[in-house]
Amino acid sequence: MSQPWEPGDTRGPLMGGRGGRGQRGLGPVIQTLNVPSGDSVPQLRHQSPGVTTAVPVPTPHGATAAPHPTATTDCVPTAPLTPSPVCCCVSPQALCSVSPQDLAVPNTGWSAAMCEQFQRLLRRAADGSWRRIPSYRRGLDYLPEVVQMAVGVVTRPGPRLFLRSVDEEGAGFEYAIFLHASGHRTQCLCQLGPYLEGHHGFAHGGAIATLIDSTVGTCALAVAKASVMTAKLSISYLAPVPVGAVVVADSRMERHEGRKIFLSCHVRDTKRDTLYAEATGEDMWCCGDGAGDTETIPQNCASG
Ligand SMILES: CCCCCCCCCC(=O)SCCNC(=O)CCNC(=O)[C@H](O)C(C)(C)COP(=O)(O)OP(=O)(O)OC[C@H]1O[C@@H](n2cnc3c(N)ncnc32)[C@H](O)[C@@H]1OP(=O)(O)O
Repeated sequence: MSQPWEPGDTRGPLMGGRGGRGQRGLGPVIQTLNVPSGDSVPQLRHQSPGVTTAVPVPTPHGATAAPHPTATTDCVPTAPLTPSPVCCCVSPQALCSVSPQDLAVPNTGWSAAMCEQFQRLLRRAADGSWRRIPSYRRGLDYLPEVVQMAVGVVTRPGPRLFLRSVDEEGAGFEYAIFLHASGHRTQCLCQLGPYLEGHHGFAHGGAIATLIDSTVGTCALAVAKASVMTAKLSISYLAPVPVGAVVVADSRMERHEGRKIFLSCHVRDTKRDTLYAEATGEDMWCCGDGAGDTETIPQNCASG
């Protein structure tokens, strides 16, 4: 059952704030605990009957967890700004912190099951065999901060990643993707919220396809280390996914030929009792010839 935030909670941009989301989520509350000064990793404590789980919260780009502006209205320069020599369109706001928020961390909309599984995957990642991939609201947010500054990108509303298009915590896709050290496998832990409903009580097939495409696409990106596009996606829907369910989409590269990367994906419940969907996909390097070797990246794809 949801409980209110305690006064004094350091509900910073990592929690609930989400650049203006600010709404109460649909699931149990994650409470930010005060941490000693100098400790850059806050702990979140999930509160639900019988479950108390400390959740370490990674921060984007290895930054500290100190609160930072989440919207241009919060962005007040502290020193006179000089125009950038590289771009005349840089605004003062653009020179402020534009650190995007990493959204692949617990929020108030995550269910107890989601938090529990997230903890499990973090523990598994502790030996370096997997790593959690940060996730931001917009494609542009994936650019390093200094690049954003140089091109004058500000933290204003703009195109959003489809999976991050719902602001209300717990209502849409809540997810975190983990990448295997091999670079050839991804797992996406995902809670499918009520705005993703198709038939009453069940997730829309398009939502499942989005989850699969994103998991497969991320795997292909990791393989290609360059820009890729989904060329083909074939999905067998084997069982309906209840709204609110926590699932794991598990994708791996099967092989690659020239510009094509062939991948598979399976979506299961967290206990692996139910196989909800299985899929195969073909992603393609957007440029170059793929060279038939994942270690050989076409030069003109290097910045993808
Ligand atoms: C949460 C974070 C998420 C991050 C990951 C996000 C993942 C999201 C992924 C997406 O959703 S991408 C968006 C959906 N996909 C698209 O919009 C792709 C649209 N299609 C294209 O842009 C082009 O068709 C494509 C780049 C795939 C290929 O165009 P090209 O002009 O580069 O290919 P071309 O026509 O020269 O054909 C080259 C070879 O590929 C083959 N080919 C082309 N399109 C194909 C296709 N669609 N399926 C299978 N094979 C294809 C084609 O037959 C040929 O084979 P051969 O060499 O054997 O002759």
